[in-house]
Amino acid sequence: MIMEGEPVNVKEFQELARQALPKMYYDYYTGGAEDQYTLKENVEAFHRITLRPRVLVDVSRIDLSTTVLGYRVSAPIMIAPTAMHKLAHPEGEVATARAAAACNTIMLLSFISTCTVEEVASSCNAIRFFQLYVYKRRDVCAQLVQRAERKGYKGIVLTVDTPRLGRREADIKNKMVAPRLKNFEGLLSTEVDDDEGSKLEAFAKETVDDALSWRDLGWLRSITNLPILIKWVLTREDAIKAVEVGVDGIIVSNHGARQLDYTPASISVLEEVVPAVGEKVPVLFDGGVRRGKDVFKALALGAQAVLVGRPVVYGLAAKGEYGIKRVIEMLKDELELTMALSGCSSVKDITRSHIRTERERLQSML
Ligand SMILES: Cc1cc2nc3c(=O)[nH]c(=O)nc-3n(C[C@H](O)[C@H](O)[C@H](O)COP(=O)(O)O)c2cc1C
Ligand SMILES: CCCCC(=O)C(=O)O
Repeated sequence: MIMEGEPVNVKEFQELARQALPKMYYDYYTGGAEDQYTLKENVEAFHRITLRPRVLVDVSRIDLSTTVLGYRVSAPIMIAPTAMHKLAHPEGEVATARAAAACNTIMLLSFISTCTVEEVASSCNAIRFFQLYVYKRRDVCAQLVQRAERKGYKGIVLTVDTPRLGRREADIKNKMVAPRLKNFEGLLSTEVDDDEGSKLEAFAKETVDDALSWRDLGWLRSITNLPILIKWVLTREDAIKAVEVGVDGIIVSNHGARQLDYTPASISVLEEVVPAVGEKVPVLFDGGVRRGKDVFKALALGAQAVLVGRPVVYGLAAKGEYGIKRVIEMLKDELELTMALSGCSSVKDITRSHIRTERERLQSML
């Protein structure tokens, strides 16, 4: 039963989060880079993909479960790495991990988390991957990766889209605060004395290694035995390189449109990247997922699972761990219904021929 005032879909959590959060934090979570063209496109491109359902298929039992890098999840919906959850809720990433465990899915913990790697690990038995930014201080990164490995994280997600932080104009106006990051205590100062604009941008400039290159994948391999996924692959050229250097998975992502504005909508990139990767490594996807139907569309385009960014943060801000659980459950319920009405009783039944993209629309006009 839906209580009065309870959201009925994931999108409604955004307004609840706006009411719950100080403007500076809400603007940080919600914003994109510059004109926010890509931010709008990430969501709108899903609206241009329509469905090609099949009928008279037995859908009395629907199985949403799948595996990601060998780990069983209840649905192909995972939690994207997003920074600083304590700005959204006092329990921070611990609440997020507990929600992931309750929903039987995988949480990707941000490198820029406000709870430590260890606090998150000991809070519950969620399957966790650790997201990494490579800092100039490689020794600090190596320590963090090794701490994560020791604490049972199952994979390293290397985010490669941030040699500099994207220009987020609301954060500049708000003079967005620099994070207090417990993970780095005793290792690295997170103080910045830039009073001009976004302190987060200044912090990134000070810390992130903008000389990082493909060669450094070898360094990462040398410090961990965990599988390595690369996050932000937007072209077939980079997809091929990533496979060549031996990554274990690819995440098609434009960082929720917060880095380079005017990259195409993330969902439209799958049609380019998936054929280039073939079956060599799994392709995951994020950007603009707000409905179970979006998950269905990403799977039809060859993604193995999707990650959800902002809706999870909005759920956390609005209602803590329960809010995140509701966000994931709503997406799962919508995916289940979409599958039933499309004639797919398991996720492997969802194929390219279950959707119609711009490509077919244009072909049909020729
Ligand atoms: C507030 C916020 C913080 C983020 N922080 C990180 C981060 O620390 N590391 C990272 O790899 N990606 C980060 N991302 C990008 C997300 O992992 C993901 O790519 C994006 O949010 C997906 O788009 P969506 O928000 O439309 O679901 C962040 C995104 C948001 C919205
Ligand atoms: C250096 C902070 C990066 C956090 C992040 O990835 C984001 O805000 O999108």
